[in-house]
Amino acid sequence: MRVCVIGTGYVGLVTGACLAHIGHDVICVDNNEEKVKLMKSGQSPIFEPGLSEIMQSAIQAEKIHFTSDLAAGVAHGEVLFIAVGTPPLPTGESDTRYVEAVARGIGENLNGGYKVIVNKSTVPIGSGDWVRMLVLDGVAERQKTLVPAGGVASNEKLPEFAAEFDVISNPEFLREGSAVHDTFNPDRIVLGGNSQRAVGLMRQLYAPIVERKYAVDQSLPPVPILATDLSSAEMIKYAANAFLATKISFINEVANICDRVGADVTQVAKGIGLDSRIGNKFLQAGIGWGGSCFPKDVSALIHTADDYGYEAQLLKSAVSVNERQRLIALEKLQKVLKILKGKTIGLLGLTFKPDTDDLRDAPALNLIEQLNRLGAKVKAFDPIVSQTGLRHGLSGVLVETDAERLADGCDALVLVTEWQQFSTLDYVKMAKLMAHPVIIDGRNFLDPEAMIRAGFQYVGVGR
Ligand SMILES: NC(=O)C1=CN([C@@H]2O[C@H](COP(=O)(O)OP(=O)(O)OC[C@H]3O[C@@H](n4cnc5c(N)ncnc54)[C@H](O)[C@@H]3O)[C@@H](O)[C@H]2O)C=CC1
Ligand SMILES: O=C(O)[C@H]1O[C@H](OP(=O)(O)OP(=O)(O)OC[C@H]2O[C@@H](n3ccc(=O)[nH]c3=O)[C@H](O)[C@@H]2O)[C@H](O)[C@@H](O)[C@@H]1O
Repeated sequence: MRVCVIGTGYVGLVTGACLAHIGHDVICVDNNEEKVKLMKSGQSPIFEPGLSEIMQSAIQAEKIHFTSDLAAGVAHGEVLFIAVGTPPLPTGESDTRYVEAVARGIGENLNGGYKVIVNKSTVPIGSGDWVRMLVLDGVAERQKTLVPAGGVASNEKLPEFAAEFDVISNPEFLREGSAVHDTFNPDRIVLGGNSQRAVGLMRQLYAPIVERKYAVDQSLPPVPILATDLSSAEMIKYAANAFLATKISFINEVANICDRVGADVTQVAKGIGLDSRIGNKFLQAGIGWGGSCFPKDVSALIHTADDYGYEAQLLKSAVSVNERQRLIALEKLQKVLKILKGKTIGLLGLTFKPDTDDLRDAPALNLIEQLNRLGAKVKAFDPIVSQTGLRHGLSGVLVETDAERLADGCDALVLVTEWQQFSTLDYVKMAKLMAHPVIIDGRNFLDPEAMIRAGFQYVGVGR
């Protein structure tokens, strides 16, 4: 099928490349010319495991093209994905101005032939109908430009162009760091909307994925497709993220109690996770959740509830537990080192999770700010950011090129991100290079006994 994906970030580019990989003809549109240039040359502007490979093979097979020309993308696609960002406003609401611009732009460029407009961006509940209205506004704007100078005589007809389309909500559940894998191995596909025709086309689009043709385990039953109304699909996205974020806040609260009573939260998580009603995933206690979605989506849902006169108390608590948790490493450093002024603290990892280059709302950023405020010097090593540091505009932190340089002269290390390579560092050597061999394991990632044997004073979260 002919597909146009508008917005080539973590969601748009992965969606476009994966759809091209399974045989669709894809045009990816982005208004960032530099990104488009980079992608045309076969390079991914983001770090996501497996993405460059499928991008390059799709480029070679001429299944994917990149452009900044929205009109060309709209003309090409039978299915038009909106995958632009919806970042948080200071009030907690989503900033939907990019979706708005794209929806109007689609309307202004509709060129005849039926189109399915797919909201893949995470958008406030009710946005499906709003997008429809904006597309129609765009169509009306375009109609105005078709009126010849001097107006149209009453017996003359305006030039016609079709604007036959439906809007579908197709929320995205991929995780950064495993986005390509998640796209080919989804737990479910949600399609919200009341047009059978549009839902039918979306089923056709996703058929190879539904049939597990690109799955790690091809013997699994087909991926369930849940067809709902628009608002329910939009709510499913927010509810899923809010539930997962709350689950992490829950285990972090338990970890804080474990710290006080001398229990081990990793054992507790195992013990409760074996109950199939609870499940063992998303029970890793640590320094809190971050990233571009959990914080913004939970805030947006609280805001929506507020708009409708309902106080989302549980969600508010999940957020406040998380805000406190994101400073737990600081508390632990103060407990061990007492005064932080004049001390050097080394951060192992900066990104909000491993296998991504994304620093949006990363717990490391709070930590850097607070350590700077308390007069500590902050250094960091991150496998990706150390290579691309300048691009991220980090301030208040000296980014080192390897873990041993990082350890040199530090009064303590904090493991912020559980990059796999941090499990095999030469901790004996690192301990010797440090002024005080203290490690705060913010992700309970390391083996406490091995760290003690390496010469460290080890402090975990709730263990
Ligand atoms: N990052 C993630 O893991 C997930 C994100 N989402 C949602 O998907 C949406 C996109 O998120 P990301 O991919 O992270 O965003 P992103 O910020 O990485 O990418 C957005 C892209 O849209 C482009 N853009 C903005 N305005 C445009 C316009 N008028 N025309 C063409 N391109 C335009 C930007 O240049 C950028 O490349 C958000 O609503 C987010 O909440 C949903 C699931 C997972
Ligand atoms: O809407 C989105 O953007 C996406 O948000 C999350 O994906 P992502 O933010 O990429 O990464 P996660 O693996 O969910 O981790 C989010 C945060 O929670 C933290 N986390 C995760 C799991 C856990 O057990 N403990 C924990 O502290 C991570 O360190 C990270 O800071 C969801 O998992 C995706 O389903 C969703 O599509």
